[in-house]
Amino acid sequence: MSDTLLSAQDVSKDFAFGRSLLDVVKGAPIKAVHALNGVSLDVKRGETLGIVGESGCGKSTLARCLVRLHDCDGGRVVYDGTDIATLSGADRRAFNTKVQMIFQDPYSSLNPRMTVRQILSEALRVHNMRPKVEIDARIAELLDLVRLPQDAADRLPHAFSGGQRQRIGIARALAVEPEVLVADELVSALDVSVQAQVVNLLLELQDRLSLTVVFVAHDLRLVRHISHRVAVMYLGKVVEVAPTETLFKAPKHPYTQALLAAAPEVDPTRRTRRVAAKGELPSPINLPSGCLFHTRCPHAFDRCVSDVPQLTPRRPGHVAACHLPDPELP
Ligand SMILES: Nc1ncnc2c1ncn2[C@@H]1O[C@H](COP(=O)(O)OP(=O)(O)OP(=O)(O)O)[C@@H](O)[C@H]1O
Repeated sequence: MSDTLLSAQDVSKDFAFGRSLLDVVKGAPIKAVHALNGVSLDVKRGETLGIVGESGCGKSTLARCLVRLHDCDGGRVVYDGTDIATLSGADRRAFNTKVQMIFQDPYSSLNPRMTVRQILSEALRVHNMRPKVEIDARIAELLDLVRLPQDAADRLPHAFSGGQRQRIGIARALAVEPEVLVADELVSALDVSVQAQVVNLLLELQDRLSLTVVFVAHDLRLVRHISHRVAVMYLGKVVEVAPTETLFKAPKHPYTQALLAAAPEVDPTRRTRRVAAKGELPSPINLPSGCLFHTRCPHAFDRCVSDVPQLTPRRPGHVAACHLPDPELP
């Protein structure tokens, strides 16, 4: 059995945007936001993989490609050895149960007119998870799993706080017995005091149910707390992947170093000369040549402008896409 359960292989995704009538008449080329530009990433069985990066770097788009809410324009997503774009019928439905997404907004992701029992039993019925007579018992089990009281079953979503709604969302995802949870900004809409409770619940469930978790977030402290490994994205590309503590203590890519420097509370080396990235994030419509980070990199040299760096090993389990042999600052 392969160590890798889910992988993105050179995945690209563009979003075309509207052309005016004049553009059409003039035959102007279709413009597109290049949201993902050749993302390669392995998610290992049973791990929690954190994905971080500045706003707009493609984290959510990648998450959606991993669960096939978006189809990729290039490359492929492979689940348990199969290209998910080739799945149809029963295989596609099986994939939809095995890889579940939990959304950011606990307020809009639950139908306000359905009780928790209806929400959970719908998930169980749609995927034929349990015979009718077992549904109530399974709902009781799911509420226990996410630490909600049993009387929650007959209440509507508005009766719950944000954190409790996110627990209902987790229970709904677990109803279909997934192997992988893709959590996109799971707690960023919640109060800070509640965030830790929901993240700790996810940690506990991951361990108890041997789940594989992809945890997309901009909060580096949370990602450090929950992840076994972390992938860093910049302008629709993965630029570095490493075991969590290695990444936070000895980042190799200048972008990762800049990202940590900009969040001093998580940068243990903040007294060193690491500097936050200078300048504006380039437009994802007109991407820079070569290394996408060269326009902001303090170490860029000629090759960075012309050649695209590939992810190369730095230490065991640690890869970075940078032309410098060891880009760590002195
Ligand atoms: N449906 C869409 N149509 C057009 N552009 C989109 C769409 N979804 C995402 N984009 C664009 O793709 C790029 C990547 O967006 P994405 O939401 O994946 O980034 P992100 O890293 O998750 O950002 P954030 O942290 O702000 O959620 C952005 O430039 C965004 O504007």
